Amino acid sequence: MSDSLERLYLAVLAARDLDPATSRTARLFQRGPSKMAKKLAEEAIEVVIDAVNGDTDAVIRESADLLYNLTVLWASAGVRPEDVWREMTRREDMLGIAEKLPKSPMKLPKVASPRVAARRPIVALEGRAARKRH
Ligand SMILES: N=c1c2ncn([C@@H]3O[C@H](COP(=O)(O)OP(=O)(O)OP(=O)(O)O)[C@@H](O)[C@H]3O)c2ncn1[C@@H]1O[C@H](COP(=O)(O)O)[C@@H](O)[C@H]1O
Repeated sequence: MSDSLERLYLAVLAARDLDPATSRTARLFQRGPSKMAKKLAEEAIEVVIDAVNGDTDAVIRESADLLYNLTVLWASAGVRPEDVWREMTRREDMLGIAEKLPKSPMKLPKVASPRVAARRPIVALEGRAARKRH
């Protein structure tokens, strides 16, 4: 899946400078981050509604729209797909699954995975201040 997203991201970057009259992506860039955010939020809500209604095909279609609008927002924010994959790998090493770190400091599992054991101590970010683990 990450290959598809990376190809889409490159296509979005390439479309950024096209004619907004013919390119939706160029039009989104022309209208700016608030329009991109609005479209992304709309797609997220459409996915939620379709999922609650049990419309699997619609969830698939709207999820593709959601991922498209997410890559447009990434491009606008200067975020690359590999930046997100790196963060997901960091969480996977920390927690065993790619999940958001808890807000409050957590007790790391006693037996860290070999990859975690070889790594520098993980620093859980709280708000904007990174706190060193002892
Ligand atoms: N992957 C996508 C893609 N996925 C979804 N969409 C568009 O996103 C829209 C989904 O949002 P909506 O449901 O809000 O559709 P809408 O109601 O018509 O949108 P609005 O009228 O509300 O703006 C669809 O109409 C699709 O046209 C996409 N538009 C473009 N791409 C790719 O982006 C690249 C650049 O394409 P252009 O933007 O056409 O240059 C190409 O690789 C395209 O394949």
